Amino acid sequence: ASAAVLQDAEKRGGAARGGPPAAVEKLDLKPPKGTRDVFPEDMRLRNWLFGHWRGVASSFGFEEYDAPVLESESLYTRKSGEEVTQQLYCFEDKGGRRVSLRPEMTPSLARMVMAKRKSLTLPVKWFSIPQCWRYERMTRGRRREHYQWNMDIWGVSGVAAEAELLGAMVTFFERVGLRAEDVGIRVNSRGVLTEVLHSLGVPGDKHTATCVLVDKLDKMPLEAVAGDLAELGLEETSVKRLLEVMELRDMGGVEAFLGKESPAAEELRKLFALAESYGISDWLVLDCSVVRGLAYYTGTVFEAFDRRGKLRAIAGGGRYDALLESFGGEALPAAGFGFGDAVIVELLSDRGLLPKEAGPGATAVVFGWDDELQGAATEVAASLRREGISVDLVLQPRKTKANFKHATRVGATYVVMVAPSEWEAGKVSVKDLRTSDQKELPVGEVASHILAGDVA
Ligand SMILES: CC(=O)Nc1cnc2ccccc2c1
Repeated sequence: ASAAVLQDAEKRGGAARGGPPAAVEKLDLKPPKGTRDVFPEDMRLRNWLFGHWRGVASSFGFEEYDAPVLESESLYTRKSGEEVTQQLYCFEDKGGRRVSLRPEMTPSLARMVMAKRKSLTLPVKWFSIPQCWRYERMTRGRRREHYQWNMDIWGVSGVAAEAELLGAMVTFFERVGLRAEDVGIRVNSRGVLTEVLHSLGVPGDKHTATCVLVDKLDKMPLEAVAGDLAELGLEETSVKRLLEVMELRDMGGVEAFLGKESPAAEELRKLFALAESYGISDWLVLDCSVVRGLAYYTGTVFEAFDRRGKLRAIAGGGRYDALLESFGGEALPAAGFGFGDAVIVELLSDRGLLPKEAGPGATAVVFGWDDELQGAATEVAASLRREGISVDLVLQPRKTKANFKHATRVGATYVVMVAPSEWEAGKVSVKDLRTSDQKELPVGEVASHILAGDVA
């Protein structure tokens, strides 16, 4: 906008000097590909969403943190074929360093935990709402950035951490008016897959890659993945066995398949028992086809979905106990989830649950009758603002009707008018738009009048 203003001034300036307006190339007004401007009405929706995310995080005792959007590329070069690391928004900076806009927050969090490891009191329960980036060929016109609510617990090896995270996620859904009929959370453990792969003789170092491939099965046909699975040493029979275990939808099936003493079955039993204590069982669905696409998950995994099956995953998370070791640090158990700002807004919109009215604007609109009274109007506005009253001060004279229209449009409660004769007597006129009451008051009494008017 500033460039447009300059351009305009240049033109006008040019004309004023009598010369032809300089021919200025018109600025492209669109933001960079895959990004979007957030105008005030969109910002109100974003603040509403983030406000709920923050509210839930603090009601669960999580502390907020942040990290630079720019990180060393080495945080993300995991070579596990994950989509999120194949679409890095990376480049070489002027110092010749390989850097990347972060595609996710967890690696930055791991770096911070490693940096502060000695001084941290565990467990650490931290949250953040970072903007994350990806560089996609714009063939699909999808967004290259989104905001993602991250909630993580470090230093808790039991599934109580996952139960707490699921409890927080459900609390958010309930606060925005969603019910268990609208949204479910599929829960599984990579331990199920690991135990099956183990029984099939697949070496442990192939399990992560197998999970990343298996995660693709719900996005593409088996044929597209079978080749890669075969490359990992999984023959026909093994793949068939994998597909069978992925069909399991209840604990009975899991125990029958893996045996009652299976560690994976044990941790899922514990998680569902704790979920009962949170009162969130109706939201959870055991689904052994869920592995999630991030390589670093090591145990439980979960993803929230809309039960009408129309949208992509709403949120996802799981346990990632080996992440610090993969960065050369000491092991520390961790679990967390990421919750993007796009799918949830689509879902809330589909369900008619987006917030309607704009939040209240300024409490009072203040204006002077004419230019001579601009100083007076400013004094009145400043005195009200000092009392903590939000004031929209009209900055250039316009018709009184227009000022009242503006006040109604921005949802103001009061209009304060500074007119010549009243100002002579040290008074202003105050109109309450809720009742149409209009009264003249000494300037010094306006603030208490407004504050007493139990303004929203
Ligand atoms: C639906 C949507 O906007 N997804 C999205 C958008 N931008 C991203 C950027 C980085 C990583 C994941 C991303 C995912």
